[in-house]
Amino acid sequence: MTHPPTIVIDDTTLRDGEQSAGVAFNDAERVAIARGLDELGVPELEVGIPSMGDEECDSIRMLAGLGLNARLLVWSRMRTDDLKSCAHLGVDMVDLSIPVSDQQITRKLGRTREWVLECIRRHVAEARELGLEVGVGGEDASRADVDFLARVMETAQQAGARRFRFADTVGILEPFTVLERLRRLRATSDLEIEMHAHDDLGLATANSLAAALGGATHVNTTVNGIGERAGNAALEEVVLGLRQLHGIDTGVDLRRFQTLSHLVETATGHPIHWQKSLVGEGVFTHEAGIHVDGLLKDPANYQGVDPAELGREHRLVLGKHSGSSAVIQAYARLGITLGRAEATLLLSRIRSAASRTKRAPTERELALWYQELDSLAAAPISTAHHALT
Ligand SMILES: CC(=O)SCCNC(=O)CCNC(=O)[C@H](O)C(C)(C)COP(=O)(O)OP(=O)(O)OC[C@H]1O[C@@H](n2cnc3c(N)ncnc32)[C@H](O)[C@@H]1OP(=O)(O)O
Ligand SMILES: O=C(O)CCC(=O)C(=O)O
Repeated sequence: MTHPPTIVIDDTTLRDGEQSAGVAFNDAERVAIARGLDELGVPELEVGIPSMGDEECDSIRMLAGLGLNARLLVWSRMRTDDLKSCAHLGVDMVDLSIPVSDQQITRKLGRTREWVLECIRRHVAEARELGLEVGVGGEDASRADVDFLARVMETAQQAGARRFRFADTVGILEPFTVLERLRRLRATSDLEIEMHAHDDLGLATANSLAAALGGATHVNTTVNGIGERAGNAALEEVVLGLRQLHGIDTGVDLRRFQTLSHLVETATGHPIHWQKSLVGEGVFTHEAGIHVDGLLKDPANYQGVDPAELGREHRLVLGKHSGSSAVIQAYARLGITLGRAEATLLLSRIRSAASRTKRAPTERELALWYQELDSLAAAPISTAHHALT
């Protein structure tokens, strides 16, 4: 079976994302996040865990009532009572999860592989009877025996599931292994395969991209990469990575992503790191002289990712590592034309100030230093340099 170069994003910000320790979205935030994802064109959203109780079910019902374009999924354990709580919520699909590694089958559930297969037969059929489409969530699939995973998938398909979720629950895989495992599973089954990666080793996005190359049809993501422990694969990284590196389309448009990213950041209460890829405040900010000079000549000189893809822009700042081109450009923005010699004199002042204050100079400071330049320029260079610092 061949697959076109598309991947369906199943965003789990409202399920695994909310499992980030200390995070609890209120209804208004859940609605805003769901709408935000829908507006970007994310086709599937995993929106909660009905067995958590009435409040969670009400919130899921509320999201289902929004009339979003996205298909909605809920997460459930393989238990009849849990499954019943997933019915009549207005969602399309359930991710029916079961541990598949011997570690978790024996040491968490106290069961056997045969018990797991029997559970899949019984509960997938129950879910289908409730009118739900079913994905079987293979919890801890990354530590499971691959031949057993093939049996899990075969059993799931025979019972009426359409999807298998390959979960790297503890975040221990790397892309080469993911590629090899996914290729193997792809060769044995026609089921949709969804990659669910965690970022414990900083490899969630790389593993998700590898899964796409290995034959996954779906990828789980979260906004800003939030989620259990170190988080999940970041929506923005996966979407951009798939397109830019592999020419794989997801139909998700990130040009208005910043609004959603900020919304999720605020709702979690955990600030995004300044240098977090794609969404961090500082990731399109440049100080180093050679880089700024290169960017001013042609942005392609130092641009791996076009900030416009995310509705952002390059920002040039002055600091300890600036060069004279950056100084000339900064003063030009103030309407002041500098010669190279003046720029060099001012650069020395900018460097020492930035080292002392650990910040870029303000426009007011730049203007002041420029006014002082005349008197300094008259002095011998060594004296001028001393006076400026
Ligand atoms: C890897 C993941 O992210 S899985 C999703 C994890 N998410 C969450 O846990 C968040 C929401 N969780 C909850 O609200 C609660 O844990 C509930 C409602 C699901 C369950 O609560 P409780 O019934 O009080 O159980 P508790 O959380 O203490 O323990 C989990 C139980 O589920 C069992 N279990 C765990 N996974 C599964 C599964 N996939 N299928 C069936 N049973 C399971 C455990 O063995 C344990 O049962 P035991 O006490 O008989 O050994
Ligand atoms: O079984 C699943 O659906 C995956 C659950 C999950 O979030 C994980 O394993 O990290």
